Amino acid sequence: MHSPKRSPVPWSECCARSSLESGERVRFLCAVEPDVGPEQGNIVTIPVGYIDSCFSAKNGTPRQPSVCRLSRARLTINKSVFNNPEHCLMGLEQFSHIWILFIFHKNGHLSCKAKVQPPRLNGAKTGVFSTRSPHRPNAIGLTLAKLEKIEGGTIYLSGIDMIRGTPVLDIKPYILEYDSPQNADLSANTYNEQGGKLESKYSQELVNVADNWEAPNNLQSSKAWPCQNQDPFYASDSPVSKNNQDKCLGHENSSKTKLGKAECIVQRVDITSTMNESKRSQPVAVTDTYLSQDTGSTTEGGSSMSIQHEQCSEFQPLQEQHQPAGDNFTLSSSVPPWIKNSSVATLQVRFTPHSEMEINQFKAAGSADAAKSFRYCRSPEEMKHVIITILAADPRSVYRRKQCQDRLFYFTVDTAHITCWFSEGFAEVLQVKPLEAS
Ligand SMILES: C[S@@+](CC[C@H](N)C(=O)[O-])C[C@H]1O[C@@H](n2cnc3c(N)ncnc32)[C@H](O)[C@@H]1O
Repeated sequence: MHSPKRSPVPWSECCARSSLESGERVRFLCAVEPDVGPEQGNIVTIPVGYIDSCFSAKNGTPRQPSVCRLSRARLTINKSVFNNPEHCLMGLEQFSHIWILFIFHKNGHLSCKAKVQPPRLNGAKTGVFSTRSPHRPNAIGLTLAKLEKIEGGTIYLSGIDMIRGTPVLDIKPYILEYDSPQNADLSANTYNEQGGKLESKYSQELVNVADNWEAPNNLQSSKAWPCQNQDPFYASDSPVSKNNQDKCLGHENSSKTKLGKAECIVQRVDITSTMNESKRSQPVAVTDTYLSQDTGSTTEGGSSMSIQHEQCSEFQPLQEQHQPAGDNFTLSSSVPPWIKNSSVATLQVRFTPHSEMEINQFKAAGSADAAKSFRYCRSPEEMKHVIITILAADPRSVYRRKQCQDRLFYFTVDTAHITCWFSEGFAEVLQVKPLEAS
């Protein structure tokens, strides 16, 4: 006999009965509603550890890691999650920065509003998802921290904005190549059916399409993905940006000599663009002049935010400390070599004449034949580009790559079902059928 399905417990009720302390909220929800699983967005979380930070209260804690590079913390992996915590940290020391996902356990209440007032908007409201407000439907925070060193099961961090006791849900390496929109697929690894690189004109057209589709309003006019100084993400989340701010703070350091030319340019634009017009011609070596003026601005959740130019009297160069991955006072992030030079080769991608013809039969969205219409792609060329980039990166699992090389490989893109096969150094698309017909 079926027991009647219980109705989900509203957040407000959970709120009244549960605590955000120690990350218990989600666990509590699952305990109350055991039938409600990940498909409904409910998971059991067990904090992998707790932050021991130089900040004990919300007041005065930096609003973003980029505000104060010298804010330090320790994160010790919970032994109840892994018997040997040091095992789960293996390899992490090769990254200079890590993402930390955590619970805003001291929000005090779970109510969240659709519009919030970020401090930098000075009273004006904006949608919660355009901000980094702690008050959001699921009180999850995301911080990009500098990894100073790892000792046993403890990670030493700097550049953090979390208070002591913050439950940490997850840790992920920061990988510029994956985590920055400027490294979108449009720049590399794309081959035409003859195995050559896509022509630049073709790529450029696709870049323009991508711009229209994805770029924020203020970037619509740009021809390619925004360079770093224009990138709204860059301002608060990028280690380079963080360092720019250190420069604003007058924290000159040895990294200057490590700067590549492009980074130098970015840095100059980045800083000077935040200054008054009269200051735009200032040279790259931005130091205390700007420090005292507190005129720099960056974005926090889409709103304009002045950098808090606190005079960090406790400033101690971090060179003396462990510098992961040979990073000598970070201006850019570093990753282990296998990220950039994977032993998995980039594949050339070919289409049989038949599959190419099949792609060309797809129509623009909204055409009469729904089964043969795209829903997301805007043209057969765009569909082709998506397929090329997916296959060029070799989407097969290690098992399939090694044990079942000669098996056909199937996947779907938009309304198309794609069949292909792989051989040494290439993938060939054999068939592209409308999903319903496959
Ligand atoms: C604006 S949030 C941004 C956090 C994260 N970088 C993000 O974007 O999700 C940072 C502020 O959250 C507050 N905060 C930090 N840790 C917290 C915690 N465990 N519970 C509640 N509030 C916290 C502090 O006042 C800090 O200034």
